[in-house]
Amino acid sequence: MRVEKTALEGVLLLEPRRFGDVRGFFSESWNARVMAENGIEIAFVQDNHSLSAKAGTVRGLHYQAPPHAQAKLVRCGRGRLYDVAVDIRDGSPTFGHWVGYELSFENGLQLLVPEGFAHGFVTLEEDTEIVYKCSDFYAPESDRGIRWDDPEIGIDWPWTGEALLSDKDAAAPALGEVERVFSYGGGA
Ligand SMILES: Cc1cn([C@H]2C[C@H](O)[C@@H](COP(=O)(O)OP(=O)(O)O[C@H]3O[C@@H](C)C(=O)[C@@H](O)[C@H]3O)O2)c(=O)[nH]c1=O
Repeated sequence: MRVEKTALEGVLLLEPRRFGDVRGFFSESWNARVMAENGIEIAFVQDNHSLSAKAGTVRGLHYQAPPHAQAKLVRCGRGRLYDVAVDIRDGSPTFGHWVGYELSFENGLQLLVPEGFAHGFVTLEEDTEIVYKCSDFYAPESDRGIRWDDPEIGIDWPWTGEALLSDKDAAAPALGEVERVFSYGGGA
């Protein structure tokens, strides 16, 4: 497993090794012992899987407020997507900054999004599947959203066509309008 730091402290890009043979490949997508050797100890409790039928489908930006904050380990099961994490920790030197990476079935890359970050993605191909592990259970009362195209954040989405969003995401507030529920250094 190759572990690469990103411009946002705590957000990591992971590249699991793929063992190819005549049948295809084998890969460990999560290994708690290997990750602990890399200083990452997260007790994941829920795995999620969603399919987006159309390219240009946007889901996000989402997070759960404490006490149900979630770290997420995200990968693409089929197709191609652009995955984004935004630092929303009050007092963070990188508050409002974002990083984005293309995750695809082909490249096998994974993004680790810690607590204190909003997460979202746009699909770049039809029938794209995302698969991710979460460190806390779904808690609808703690579910929060931020506008995917908030100009204050200024994410450079690699999608110029029309975006397909849920009604909830289309009505999401800007970063400047949401309560700051995470604080930098103070934990979640
Ligand atoms: C997220 C979630 C949703 N649901 C239900 C609620 C709702 O009826 C239906 C669809 O929910 P949503 O519209 O919130 O699904 P979606 O927009 O795919 O939400 C996801 O987006 C990405 C970007 C994330 O980071 C995830 O944490 C999650 O927020 O699924 C669960 O039962 N468990 C869950 O963990």
